[in-house]
Amino acid sequence: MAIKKIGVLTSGGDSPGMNAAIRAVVRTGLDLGYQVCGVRDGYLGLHEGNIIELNRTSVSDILNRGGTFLGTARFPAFKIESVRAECIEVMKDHGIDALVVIGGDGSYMGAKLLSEMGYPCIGLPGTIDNDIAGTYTTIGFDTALDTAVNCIDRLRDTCSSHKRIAVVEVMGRHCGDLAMSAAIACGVEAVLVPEKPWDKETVYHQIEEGIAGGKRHAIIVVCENQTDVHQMASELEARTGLETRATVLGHIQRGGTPSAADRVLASRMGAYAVQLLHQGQSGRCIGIMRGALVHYDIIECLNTMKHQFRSEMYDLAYALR
Ligand SMILES: Nc1ncnc2c1ncn2[C@@H]1O[C@H](COP(=O)(O)OP(=O)(O)OP(=O)(O)O)[C@@H](O)[C@H]1O
Ligand SMILES: O=P(O)(O)OC[C@H]1O[C@](O)(CO)[C@@H](O)[C@@H]1O
Ligand SMILES: [Mg+2]
Repeated sequence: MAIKKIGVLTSGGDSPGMNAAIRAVVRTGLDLGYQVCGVRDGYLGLHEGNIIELNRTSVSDILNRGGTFLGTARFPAFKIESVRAECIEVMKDHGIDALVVIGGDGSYMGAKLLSEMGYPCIGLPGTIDNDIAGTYTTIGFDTALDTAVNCIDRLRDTCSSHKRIAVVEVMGRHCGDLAMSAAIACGVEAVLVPEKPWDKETVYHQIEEGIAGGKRHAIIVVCENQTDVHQMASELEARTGLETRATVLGHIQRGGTPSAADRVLASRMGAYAVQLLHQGQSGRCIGIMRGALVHYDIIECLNTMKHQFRSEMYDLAYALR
């Protein structure tokens, strides 16, 4: 079927660079002669028919902005086949022939299921978690990492001044990439991630060793969902006799001006998505490997590929501490 109109939406947690990706989809689409429309608030807005026409100026002045100007949402009902079928009807009613989905692993699952139902989709990896198969990095990861590093550097200043310990929780859901990269960039004493079993006794002992070796502070980076960082701080304080503070970086990591790297990545991926559709491809998901854009069958990718744990990053964080 010849495509005339392309839809684009952002779904799941927002990530810095999503706007740059939308802009690239819109401008490349228009340049290639397509109409482009934006779906507000992810799959929820799709179900509600919350859809707007986009032109070149609709995406002016958003390249440098965090968040997503289309809005995003978590819409669990999209897991229900009849709800997805209703969404396909909405797209047909609006004359949308193909959909570009910018989001994380959950949003990819939604796009995969739409593809299995015969609806043409392209997935772009937009998440700070970096937990998507088939890409070395995701749109927003670099910015979130910079934000986390900036925050941990500040904690280091105050910890070192007071001779304190900091326990810092970073995001990542079930993926330790953000925690491991932040740990390397900040030279922290320990990093706890879901992919690698750890026990408190060993961690506490490592911290004690560092202090005994003359360190004026210690920082532990903990990926979320690993432990209660406040409880960990009390236990460490009781054990070491050093004041210990817990900090949860939280949603600070999701917002903010996208880094140059994220803007470039998002622009490349957004343009590529439309070029693939133009070549007659659909049911694809886009990634970047060794600097080059790649694309996979979205069904095969989600069924057979897994985001790889980067054990060398984990080992490096510990080797350099
Ligand atoms: N198994 C699934 N089947 C169909 N749709 C899904 C599925 N999982 C998630 N989705 C849809 O994608 C939306 C976003 O998923 P999720 O909340 O997991 O975020 P994400 O896209 O992984 O992004 P992030 O993890 O960065 O927040 C869900 O609210 C739902 O609408
Ligand atoms: O914004 P919410 O719905 O609280 O979700 C938080 C989750 O979203 C993310 O920020 C992105 O997936 C995760 O790192 C985190 O676990
Ligand atoms: Mg996710």
